[in-house]
Amino acid sequence: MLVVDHLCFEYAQGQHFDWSFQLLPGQCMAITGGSGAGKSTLLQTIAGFLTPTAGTLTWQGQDLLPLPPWQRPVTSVFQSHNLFAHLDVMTNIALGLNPRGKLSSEQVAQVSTLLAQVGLAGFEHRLPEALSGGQQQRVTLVRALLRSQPLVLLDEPMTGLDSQNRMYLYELFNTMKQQGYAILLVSHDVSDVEALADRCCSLIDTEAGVMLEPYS
Ligand SMILES: Nc1ncnc2c1ncn2[C@@H]1O[C@H](COP(=O)(O)OP(=O)(O)OP(=O)(O)O)[C@@H](O)[C@H]1O
Repeated sequence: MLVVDHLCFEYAQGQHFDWSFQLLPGQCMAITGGSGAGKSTLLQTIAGFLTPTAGTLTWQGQDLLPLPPWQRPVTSVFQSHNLFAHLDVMTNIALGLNPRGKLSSEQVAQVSTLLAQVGLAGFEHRLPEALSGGQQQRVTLVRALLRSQPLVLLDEPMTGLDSQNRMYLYELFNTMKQQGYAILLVSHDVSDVEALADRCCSLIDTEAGVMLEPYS
């Protein structure tokens, strides 16, 4: 279980954030709140890119705060695509797993299975320029998910995708929930939240800072 207990963060001369919640494996919790409410800041703090000023953060009882981002049991899917233009889909994905880009035959099969799951069967040897924006987004997602870390942080993963693309991702994320992944989803889109979330919390500005309040 992920336990976030009065985890606090403050930008210099900025707002004070104070977050508390728990998330079980196999569950998806959506985080909503207006623009600038601190949704991305929360995910970046859990991922280890921002250092909290107070509070605790544990996963299955393990303290995550001393760990650098790459040692946390976390996969982050943030908004940018970041594919290498001169490398094909398989090589772009391979580089996410191994800096030399070499994959075992088992890993190649795993990549192909995941690509098929997001509607990209047979796209292994295409260059990014031969993919639509939504297809590139799905390749980035496959690359991130192959890290197979149990806690998945999704920051607006469906932005700019059409309904067909969204369906692929809903199916993928729901399968991941069944496999026991815990998912934190930041989304402005009510249909994404309805399709995926077991619980919703909203970031609310209070006198004590920006807090998380459950609303379903
Ligand atoms: N590097 C920074 N330095 C100072 N303030 C920042 C920095 N990054 C973000 N902020 C401020 O912190 C607040 C929270 O930003 P954050 O990006 O977490 O919001 P968000 O809820 O994800 O917004 P959006 O929905 O628009 O993406 C905002 O007021 C923002 O201006």
